[in-house]
Amino acid sequence: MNIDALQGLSAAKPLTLLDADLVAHNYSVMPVQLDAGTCQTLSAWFDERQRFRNEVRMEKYGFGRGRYRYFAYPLPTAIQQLREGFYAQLAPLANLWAERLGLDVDWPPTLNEFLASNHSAGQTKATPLMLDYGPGDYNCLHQDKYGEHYFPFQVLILLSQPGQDFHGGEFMLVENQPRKQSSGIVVPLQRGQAVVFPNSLSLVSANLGFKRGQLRHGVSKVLQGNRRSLGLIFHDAL
Ligand SMILES: O=C(O)CCC(=O)C(=O)O
Ligand SMILES: [Fe+2]
Repeated sequence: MNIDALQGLSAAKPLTLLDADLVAHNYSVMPVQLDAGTCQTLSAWFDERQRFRNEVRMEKYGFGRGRYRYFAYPLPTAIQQLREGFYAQLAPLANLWAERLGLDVDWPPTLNEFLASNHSAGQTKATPLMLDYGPGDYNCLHQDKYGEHYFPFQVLILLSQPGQDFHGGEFMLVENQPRKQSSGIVVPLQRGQAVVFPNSLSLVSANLGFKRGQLRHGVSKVLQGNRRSLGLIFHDAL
């Protein structure tokens, strides 16, 4: 597998653009994309059970329908590099958002430092995951917090090609603002694209600054074919 291509994926998007996208739309598609071969290689990892610490069948918990598997530590080099690369890029944005919200947090510049604080709070389990959906499968709207410490952004990489490998199965974001009805958006993604989105708190620009909303994400029903994806969550789980 071509590790360089994976490193390239975390190619920077200027912070101001990332911020503008996230404030306006609640997501930002990253500038670089994994090639088809790399997506295929990564997709096939789902079937290598020894790479993962456990499997969740979504229907069992009312999370939807389909399966996902959490990678075990130590993470494969490519996943570790992606997680570190995206974290380093997103930490300054997390600090900017915290400042706007008047939150007393200081996100460290490296994933290692952030995970050290997770681990001392008992959050030690790896959270990067792969998801697998067949016909009729879907992922209910949710937030991935996994403990008291959670990083405000996460990343999703689509590994299958919409319209070719599968139909339906759209990645969705739904925002709730106080005293408003919920609003939703479907994120148009191609195979190999990475999208950044807020883990739980969204920011809405308002007259005198910013208001906050609650954001959830999920996947609409897969109508045909098979859809696989890779989720990069930065905090570890209890
Ligand atoms: O499969 C997807 O597109 C959604 C995955 C997801 O919920 C996540 O990565 O946290
Ligand atoms: Fe999720």
